[in-house]
Amino acid sequence: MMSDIDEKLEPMILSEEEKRYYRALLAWKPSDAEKYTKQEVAPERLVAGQFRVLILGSKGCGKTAILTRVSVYTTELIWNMIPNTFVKFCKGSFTGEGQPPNPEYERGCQHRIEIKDQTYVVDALELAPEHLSEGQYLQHAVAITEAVVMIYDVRSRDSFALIQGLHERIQEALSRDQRQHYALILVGNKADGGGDGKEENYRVVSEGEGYELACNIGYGRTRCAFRETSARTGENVDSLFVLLGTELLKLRRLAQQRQEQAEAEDIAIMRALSEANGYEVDKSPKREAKWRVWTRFRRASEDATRKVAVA
Ligand SMILES: Nc1nc2c(ncn2[C@@H]2O[C@H](COP(=O)(O)OP(=O)(O)OP(=O)(O)O)[C@@H](O)[C@H]2O)c(=O)[nH]1
Repeated sequence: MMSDIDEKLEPMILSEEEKRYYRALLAWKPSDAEKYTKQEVAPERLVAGQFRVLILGSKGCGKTAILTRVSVYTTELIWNMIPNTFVKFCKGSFTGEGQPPNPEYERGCQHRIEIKDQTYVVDALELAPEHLSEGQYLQHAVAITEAVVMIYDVRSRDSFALIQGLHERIQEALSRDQRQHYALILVGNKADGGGDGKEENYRVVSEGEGYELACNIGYGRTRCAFRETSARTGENVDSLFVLLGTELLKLRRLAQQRQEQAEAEDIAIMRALSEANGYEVDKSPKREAKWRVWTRFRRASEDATRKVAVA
């Protein structure tokens, strides 16, 4: 049975002019469509790895100015990854020459670096100075990063003293987290002043004191590197992150070697136990690979339990 609507439907009859119009419409292409389809976009280089880095220091030591110097774009990843209370909000402006600190980079930034012809991404996360005194913020920040850049202002003794106390709390967080590797860099920023004769622009912390502190800060098998920088002139700012990345790659390699060694020891123990219990031990590479997977799984679950305990 035909419905009312079906009965009302009539074939659409188009006039010649309407047909020409619709045909033209369907065949239409933007005049520069060729340009869009043929345009060659330079392929982005593949990223070989990523480093997540914590940026710390007293108020006004130049954290944002340093990130502004190196940044290409802010990262939503960092913004979403942490609770809102963890990050600080936009403020302030740069009064010096060169590039002013961009408030967009106050929470952190993403930066690409080249190490041995490979591209790596550095996710830098800035922890607001007001959260430094609260242990849980620092502990969380350490737990989600694998390196820290500790910045002080060479013109402020207080900012230097803050780092002296801070590194102890970082080490405490690291030992609670049982971290195998964590890279440290101490940075004396604003190493560009004094030329204008203004007393407040002269350094009060010498380069030697910076080196000495860096030597004392080293954590376990990890050394603490040291650099003086100027976010105003850009001196040493870019190389800072390359240095950090190189150090992290070294630490990751060492961690992997240690893991392989520990796995080999686990397997040797399992074999010895099996033999002691009179089982025939299958020494084929296939069996060894299975054991390796098993030990990895066991270590990963231990790691997860530890992470939950830290959180
Ligand atoms: N001369 C000189 N001034 C700098 C340098 N880096 C930063 N400044 C100055 O220090 C001020 C603070 O810089 P910021 O980058 O905002 O410092 P911050 O550590 O992010 O400060 P908070 O966000 O308050 O913790 C800026 O207004 C600059 O004038 C530097 O390398 N040389």
